[in-house]
Amino acid sequence: MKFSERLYEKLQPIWRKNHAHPFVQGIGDGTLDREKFRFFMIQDYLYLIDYAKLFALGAMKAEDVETMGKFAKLLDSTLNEEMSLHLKYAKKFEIEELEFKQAKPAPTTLAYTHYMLHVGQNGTLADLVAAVLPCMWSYWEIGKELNERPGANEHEFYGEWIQMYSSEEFGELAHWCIDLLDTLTEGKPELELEKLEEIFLNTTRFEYMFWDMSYKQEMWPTDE
Ligand SMILES: Cc1ncc(CN)c(N)n1
Repeated sequence: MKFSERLYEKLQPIWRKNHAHPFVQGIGDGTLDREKFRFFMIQDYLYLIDYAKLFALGAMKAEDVETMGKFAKLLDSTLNEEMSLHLKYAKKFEIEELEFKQAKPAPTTLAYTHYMLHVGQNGTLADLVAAVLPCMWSYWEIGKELNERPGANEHEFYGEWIQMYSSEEFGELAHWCIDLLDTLTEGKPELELEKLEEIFLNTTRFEYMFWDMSYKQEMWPTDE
């Protein structure tokens, strides 16, 4: 069994929880409160800045030119395609560029990005891929599921979000990452696989926490 199949099977319960979260369901049926989505977009913009840095680290840790190039492509598509969606939503919300620039990460955003950067900087290439994969894979699964709902991808507000994350291009990048993790883990000892499973589980948990934080618009408990 490929390592990605093992992960997919083992982590189904938590993946189902992510899909069932009211934030995700609200995007799918178009009922999500727009203020919650606004909060999410700003936090996600901050998240993506650090997330893109992981691809730069991936290029550094890669052992061949082809893999380096693919990480460079991921870096480019995060900064110039995925984040352009956030800028489009910024216009819809009349969010000034300055508001994005001055925004501060919420505790969950900070914990999530710092965890990934810690793993990416200190671990192996397989550790880094295990950390970033749930982000790509789970968004693609969610995008595809929501895209199947009649009319969801044409929703005047949330349709564009669904179109982006269910797109072929996004799916191809997620698939490349899945294949890379399978190649990197081929023949690895069980102890190493368990460590990678733990990293994958942690960022999958952070994905749930990110939806939940956005739904609750959760910032620091004090204003100082
Ligand atoms: C929190 C989060 N996770 C994943 C993705 C998809 N790149 C995202 N935009 N934001």
